[in-house]
Amino acid sequence: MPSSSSPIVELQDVSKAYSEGDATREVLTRARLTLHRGEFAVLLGRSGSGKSTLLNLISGIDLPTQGTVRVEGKDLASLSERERTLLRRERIGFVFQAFNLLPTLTVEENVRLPLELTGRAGAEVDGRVKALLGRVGLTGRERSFPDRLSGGEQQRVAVARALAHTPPLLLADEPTGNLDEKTGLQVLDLLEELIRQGHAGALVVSHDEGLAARADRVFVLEAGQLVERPVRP
Ligand SMILES: Nc1ncnc2c1ncn2[C@@H]1O[C@H](COP(=O)(O)OP(=O)(O)OP(=O)(O)O)[C@@H](O)[C@H]1O
Repeated sequence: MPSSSSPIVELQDVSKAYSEGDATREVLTRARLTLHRGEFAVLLGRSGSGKSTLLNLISGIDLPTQGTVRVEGKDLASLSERERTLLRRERIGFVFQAFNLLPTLTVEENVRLPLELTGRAGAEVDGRVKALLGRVGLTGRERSFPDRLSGGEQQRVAVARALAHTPPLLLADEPTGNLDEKTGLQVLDLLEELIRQGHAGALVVSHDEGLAARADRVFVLEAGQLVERPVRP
């Protein structure tokens, strides 16, 4: 068993190549990264530099061509697809650029979903959902459907949903990419505060130097090469 101080994410010399016809193209080269619970990390990189590829490898949606990805000490390549799905559901929270709320579920049902998927029910769940919606400023909107909400409100629901089951790892892919600057900042404040309160490890993909300035660690991807740089360059 990994000890509680073992990294939440560990990448050892991780490479990923995609095949294109007869050729293969490497889009991530010998990436190394170690992230602990309680660390708030930002991943910067231009379009096409491999950020989504890296997130897909950390969440076990995809497997590396070479190297090892461990989440809570588990080598993802040693797990079955079903086990990887369960790990994603139970141990990771996701926030996406496009919010990705389920349109046929209400705000309250969207936030409740990860708790139900991990087998939780009853008064404790009701209380948790209520508290989270209060925390993200959406009390009174419980029964609204996502298409009735503004972008910022939808992303606040998505933040509540991502953290509802108190995952030890939070992955966010340009969470403010579809929001105006002011709304984006509000969402980031909230995201950071909830991450820090819940002591999750977080890796947030962003183009925003302002966000990098408040992170604990900053990683940069450039043409498939991952490097850590000082928080303030
Ligand atoms: N399934 C795939 N098959 C082939 N090539 C792929 C695949 N997925 C990604 N790529 C290529 O890998 C490279 C990195 O893509 P990736 O989506 O990881 O970049 P990104 O940094 O997330 O970009 P963006 O910021 O635009 O989302 C790109 O050149 C892309 O075309």
